[in-house]
Amino acid sequence: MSAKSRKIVEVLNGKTVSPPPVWLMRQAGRHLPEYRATRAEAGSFLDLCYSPALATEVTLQPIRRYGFDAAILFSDILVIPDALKRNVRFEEGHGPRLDPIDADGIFALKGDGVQNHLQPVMDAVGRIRDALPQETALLGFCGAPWTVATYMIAGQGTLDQAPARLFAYKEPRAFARLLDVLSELSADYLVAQIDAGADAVQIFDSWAGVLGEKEFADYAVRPVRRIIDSVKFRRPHAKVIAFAKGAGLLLKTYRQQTGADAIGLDWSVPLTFAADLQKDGPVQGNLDPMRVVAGGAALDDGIDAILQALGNGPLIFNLGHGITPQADPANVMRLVARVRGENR
Ligand SMILES: Cc1c2[nH]c(c1CCC(=O)O)Cc1[nH]c(c(CCC(=O)O)c1C)Cc1[nH]c(c(CCC(=O)O)c1C)Cc1[nH]c(c(C)c1CCC(=O)O)C2
Repeated sequence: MSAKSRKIVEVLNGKTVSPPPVWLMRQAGRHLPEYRATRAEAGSFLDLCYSPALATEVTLQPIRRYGFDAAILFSDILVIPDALKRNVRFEEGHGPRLDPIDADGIFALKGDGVQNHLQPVMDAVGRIRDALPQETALLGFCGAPWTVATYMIAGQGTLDQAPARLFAYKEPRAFARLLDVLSELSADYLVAQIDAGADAVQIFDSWAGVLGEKEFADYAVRPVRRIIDSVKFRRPHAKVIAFAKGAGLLLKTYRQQTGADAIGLDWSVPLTFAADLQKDGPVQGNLDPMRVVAGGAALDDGIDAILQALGNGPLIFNLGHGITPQADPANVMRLVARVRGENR
């Protein structure tokens, strides 16, 4: 089978595929007992990300269990700051921690050595492609510069990304340079993933929703446009999904302004608006992850509403954000079967 006929790639080329292909953001992770077992063996979370054998294993776990239409490379958006020597660590119960960066730190950042540091990720991509069923697509990814910058500036996850928003107003030159550095490194990183065997890539802008209109244009649209332009200039057939969580009405022009092939939608996007967005091209989403935790009718009804509103156009079925650790694998089985029309 050629990469072109993998269902997700067909949708990314604008086709309507029925039933729609399905995968879930954060599908490899703590909701799976087999992930928790491998994670316990690995040592640190970053050791897991940089071990091609273990990263391959955890990428394949949700494919074995659920038969999703796509695997997503197991890694993290913070491997780029890690490669930039920002002392990234993942502390139990705390989420990620980094050394917070200031303006001087930004002007001192050096990108050489980054792609070399990330070579184990490319080794994992090659191994995963070799191990996947032919019909299963492989997605690579990176964080969008704005979202990665929010962690680099605050040194941790924050409720409303206030430290990064404040820094951008107070230190506009340094902030612009940080976005430039991240855009350039991310484009190289995505090209390397595509060359190693990824069928398509997703850019995660998880915290785009806190930006005002002008800031969205400058910090969310512009850097993502730069990444996509650079990737497509070098790899004209590359397919890109852009996910700007919380962007709301600003999604109206996001596809056209960034050049993304498909746009990811969170669960707050009304389905009527989503159907409008789908007239311009493929969409991905947008089930509330809490419906997967709830199960039962809450799960079934949420799936049915999305299929009814978006199932007659180019759709990649997904959640509106990552699956959470509390989700029961039995509910994920039920989701996949229902999307495929096996228990409706
Ligand atoms: C913001 C962000 C991060 N990482 C990511 C994002 C963007 C998507 C999103 O918003 O969910 C992206 C990401 N992180 C991970 C993946 C793997 C692929 C997948 O299955 O989707 C992907 C695509 C693994 C992970 N990344 C992380 C884990 C859990 C760590 C562990 O196993 O101890 C996994 C499976 C750690 C991580 N990494 C990050 C945070 C905030 C945390 C801690 C919170 C948490 O624990 O969920 C940063």
